[in-house]
This record gives sequence, structure tokens and C-alpha cells, in this order.
Amino acid sequence: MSKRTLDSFLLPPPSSSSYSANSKRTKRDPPNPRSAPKHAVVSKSSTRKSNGIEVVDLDKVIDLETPSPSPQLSASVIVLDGEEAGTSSLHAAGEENHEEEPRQGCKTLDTEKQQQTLNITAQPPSFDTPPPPPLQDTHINYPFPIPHLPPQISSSITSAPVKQPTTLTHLPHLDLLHFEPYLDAKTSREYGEFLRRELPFYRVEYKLTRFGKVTDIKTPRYTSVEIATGTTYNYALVNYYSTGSDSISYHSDDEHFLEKQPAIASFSFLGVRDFVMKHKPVPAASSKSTLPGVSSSSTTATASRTENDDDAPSLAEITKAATTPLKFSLRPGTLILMRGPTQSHWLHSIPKRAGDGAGGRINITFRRNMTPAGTENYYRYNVGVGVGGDGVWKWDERGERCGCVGRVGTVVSGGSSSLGEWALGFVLDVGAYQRLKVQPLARPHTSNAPPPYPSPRKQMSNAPPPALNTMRINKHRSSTRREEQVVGNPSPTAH
Ligand SMILES: O=C(O)CCC(=O)C(=O)O
Ligand SMILES: [Fe+2]
Repeated sequence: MSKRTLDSFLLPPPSSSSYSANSKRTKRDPPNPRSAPKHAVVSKSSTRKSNGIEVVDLDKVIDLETPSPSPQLSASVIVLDGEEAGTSSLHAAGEENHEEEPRQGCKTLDTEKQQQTLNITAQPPSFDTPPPPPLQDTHINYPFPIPHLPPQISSSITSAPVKQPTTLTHLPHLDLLHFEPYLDAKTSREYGEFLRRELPFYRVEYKLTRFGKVTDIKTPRYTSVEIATGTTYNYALVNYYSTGSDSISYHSDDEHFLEKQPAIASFSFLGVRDFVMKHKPVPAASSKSTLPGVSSSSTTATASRTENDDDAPSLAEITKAATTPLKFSLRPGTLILMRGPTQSHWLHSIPKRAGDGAGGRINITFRRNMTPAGTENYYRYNVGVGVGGDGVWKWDERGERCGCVGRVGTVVSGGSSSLGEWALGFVLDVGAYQRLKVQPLARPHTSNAPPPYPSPRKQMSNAPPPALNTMRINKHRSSTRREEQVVGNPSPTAH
């Protein structure tokens, strides 16, 4: 594994420069956002001088910013960027064994290393050398500091998208941009590996009432919530599907604490999975006159699409969209932007999958949360307040679950004020969107603001923007009896 040498890893001034492994900070003491790490173990060979500044090879720094929540979890301290890659097999999803062996590639701190701890005194920076920004960040809800995106990834993101999107508005209430891909293969691989390696992950388990029925959700995915600062999206949800049997069932992201017509941007990294959508079902008892958004004058699929109300989709069109799933193959670097009425009317899912390409997959969805309660809700369901307490897990470069970093205690909403370390990548993503003039992302939020973008129907009646590809939908019959519409290149494996 190549060494990451971070020349700008600046040590603090002498008054606070005594580095010790014996941190006694408790979990209740929030780390100071954007401060340099206070507790790090630095071995002699990991430091050198550059322009009069003491610099540290991050490979050799053991960050102890996050204390162990209990003595038996003292093995939770992670050596950043271990040198050897692990080869042991994946834990099965949902496995209950929390006893973790120290593994190569994601090592635990041992006594010998603690004994090698040195106190390092940094040199103060000179006036003409402005201190570089910290390269990792902390937040009250981070179980450990999260490193910044490596510069080569950040800079590649700014030149995205590598391909212009396809706009899909041909089905009732659908408004979706499909970038296939958005990031080039190298960047998306490095980005995916970075996220999997550096973020904390939590297993998701909770109860859900759907259509009047209580369901135990033991979604074997690993989720991390980060609050990112931004004027448009203010946080992101990261899912890790460790194997093809990790899945997420049909749902829509239409929570009341999001905007009315939320724009949700969903990135895919590493493994290939299908993204399957279908229109929400037409309630059996509903008539065409009571179903919102459905034309009261047209019940046939051949209704013409004009811009007046009569153009609302027919029951027949909706029924077809509800029974004919739309399938996208999500390869690394793909971005799907769901917007407008999509969340109110459509369900989406990641079905289980066997066979090639079903290795670990990372997904990030960027969202805009309108209330602090919303952020709390996401923490409750995705970080695990009272929902299982499986702990906070780390994964290594190769997708080996390699260490329980701690148990989840009370998670307090951090609001939206902290610049998460990987918010850096997020901000760059927003910049890239804005260059594409994806209007919802640039719109200031006010409750009576005008619609952020033309309705799908308006878009259909206008000439398509020159930068965008024309819509291309391959309709085909799947190998099963069910009819599916496959968007983009067909997936190699049917689910
Ligand atoms: O993994 C994906 O692509 C979708 C994730 C998703 O739908 C969600 O987190 O709400
Ligand atoms: Fe979703």
C-alpha cells in the first residue's frame, strides 16, 4: 500500500503541543470542530521537517481523539492507513459476533506501540507561512475524526461530470437525471475506498409501520450520517451494502422534514447494484376524481401531454408505472438525481443480488433537511439511538469489517453548523452541480419560493437543453414474467 505523506499535517504551537496517548476526554466532551487533533501518538520515524514546520507522515500517526467508551473496547483505537492489506473473509451481514480480532490493514493499538509514544514539540509557523487547514475534522457526532478527501479526489470531482445526464420525465410524476457515469472510474474507485475506509458505519435496525403493518427492519446495511454544511444540501447519508444480500426495500424519501419536492442526489461507488423504481400503487378504492395528481378527464394511456391540468396522468398510465418497474444498473460513479414529484409518487429499492458485481457498494445520498428534528430522526434511524446498539464499525480498504470502534450512546443532533471533514468533497460536488445548472441546488429556500425548476411536463414540451442527451429508454422483457423497463445499459445480472 502506498504511503500517504501529508506535508501539511501541522502540529499545534508549543503551549498545546504535548502529544500523549493518555487521553481522558469522555464521550460527553464534544471535540472542538476544525481543531487539530489533540491526542495523537507520533513515532519518531514519522516526523520530519519541511520549511521549518514539523510534519508527520500520517501513516504513522495513531489518533486517539476518540476515547474508548469502555475498558473492554480499548482495542477500538485505529491505526490510520495500516500497511498490510487483510485477506480474511467478510462477516456475514447481520452476524452477531462482535468480538473482533485485530486484523491486518485496520490494526488495533498494542502495548508495544503505546510504549513507543513520544512527546513531540512543534515549531511555531513563521508569519509568511499561513497555517494550512486541518486535514481532518471532528464533530460531536463523529466517533472519531474524519479525514479530508485526498486532494487528487477533490480535484477530480471538480471536473465531473464525465458524461451529461439523461433526463427521464416520460412516466407519470417522474423527474430524474441519470448520470452514467458522473465520476470517472479511477476517481469513483478511490472515493469509494476512501469512504469505506474512513467513515464510521452503523447497522440499521428498527420497526416501521407501512400500510398499517408493523415490520421489523433489520436492513443489513451499514449507514453513516454526516452533517455537512451547505446552503443547499445540508447532510448526507452513506450506506454500505457489504454483500449482495444487503438491500433496501421499496420506500420513498418523502419525509415531512425534507422540502416538499426534495431533490435527492444519489451516488454509487464500488460494487454494481440495481436500482429499481415503481410508481406508488393506486389505492383500490380511489376513483379518478379523488386521486391527487391524476386526471379527472382522462383514463387512457394515450392522453395527450399538454401543459394544462387535463394533462395529469391517467389511472391507466399510473397503474402501468406501478406494475412495470424501472430498473437502473448502478455502476461505480453513477449519479441519480431524483427531484420534483418523484419522491411523492414513486418508490425505489436496492434488491438483493447474487453473482458478479455484488461486492461491497457505497451509496451517498445528499439531502436537504429543513428542521433539526429531521436531523435527529436520521440519527435515530441510521446511527442507532436505541435501535440495536450494534456499535460503530470500521471497514478496511478491501471491504473487511475490521473493528468495532465503540458503542452508540446518546447521539445529540449537531444541527447543521459543523463542517464535516468530507464536507469538503460535498462542497465540491455542489459546485459541480451548479456548473450543470441543476436549479434546485442553487435555489434559496423560502416557503413561498417559486417552483425550482420547470415541471416535468413543461420540460417535455420545451426543446431539451443542448447539453443533455436525448432520453433513451430500452424497454425489454426480463427473464422473469415481470415486465421491466431497463434504463441505460442493462444490468448483467437479473435480481
Ligand atoms: O443505495 C441506494 O442507491 C439507495 C439508498 C436509499 O434509497 C436511501 O438511503 O434512502
Ligand atoms: Fe431512498
